[in-house]
Amino acid sequence: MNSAVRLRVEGIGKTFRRRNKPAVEALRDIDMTIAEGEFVSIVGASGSGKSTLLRIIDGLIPASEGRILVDGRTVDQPGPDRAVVFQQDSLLPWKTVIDNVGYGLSLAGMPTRDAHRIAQRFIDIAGLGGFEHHYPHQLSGGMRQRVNVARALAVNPKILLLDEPFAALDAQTREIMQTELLSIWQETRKTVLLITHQIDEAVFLSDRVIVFSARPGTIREEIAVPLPRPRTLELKRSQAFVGLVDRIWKLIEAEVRAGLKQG
Ligand SMILES: Nc1ncnc2c1ncn2[C@@H]1O[C@H](COP(=O)(O)OP(=O)(O)OP(=O)(O)O)[C@@H](O)[C@H]1O
Repeated sequence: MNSAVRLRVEGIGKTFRRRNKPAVEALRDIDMTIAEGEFVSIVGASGSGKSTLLRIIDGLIPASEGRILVDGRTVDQPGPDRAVVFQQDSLLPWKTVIDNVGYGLSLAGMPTRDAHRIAQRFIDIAGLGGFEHHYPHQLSGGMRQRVNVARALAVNPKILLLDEPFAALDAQTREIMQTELLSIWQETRKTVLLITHQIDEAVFLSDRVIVFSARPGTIREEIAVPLPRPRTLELKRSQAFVGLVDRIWKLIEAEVRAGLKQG
């Protein structure tokens, strides 16, 4: 792996302050470094600030403390170097797959023919060949999320931010999507930061899993995933895999249970 630092999260803290309501400290002292081409996941109990951190990295909300650096440069608003995919697809219903995937390029002023050529490449990588002229409502949930990933990649970001991208999918589709995401990653070698509730998803996909504590979110532990690549779903039955999942689960189990009690 290339060891150049792509993303640096430096001393990030976030407190939400609202009028007439108690302040909510969501994140405290988050420091992390992600290398170029690395696949890193964050897991943690509900409310531990995972989505907040992703939104700060994307520049959608400001941090209260600290800074975000991409390739050594501070970023504090959204930019083409970072693309994000959320749980709910954000496709334009009146545009076809190819127009959706090429949308960011067209917005940036690229002629349609060029935007379509690039879009086609990512449609193919995402396994959507043949569906270029379909509309979002004609696709399954899993396919729509693949269009979303293709669209995020088409603008050639340096970092792909994924916020629970498969959470709305059924368990079987989700597993297939994990293998497809791996092959897309294998092909594009993007730097990826994924947020997920599923520990097995994090271990299956990642080079490293960062475990957050309950609110305020802090980094409890970083766990390397030294499992060989390319990975297939059979890996999930290996002892090494199950051992890693178990170790991470033990780190957050008490907090997840406490959260359940609080409703
Ligand atoms: N705009 C906001 N105003 C006030 N509090 C907020 C705001 N956004 C998030 N929070 C609070 O910050 C904390 C962290 O929320 P966040 O959504 O980042 O957690 P999370 O780890 O992504 O949770 P989940 O796993 O359930 O998605 C929560 O207590 C949440 O209620």
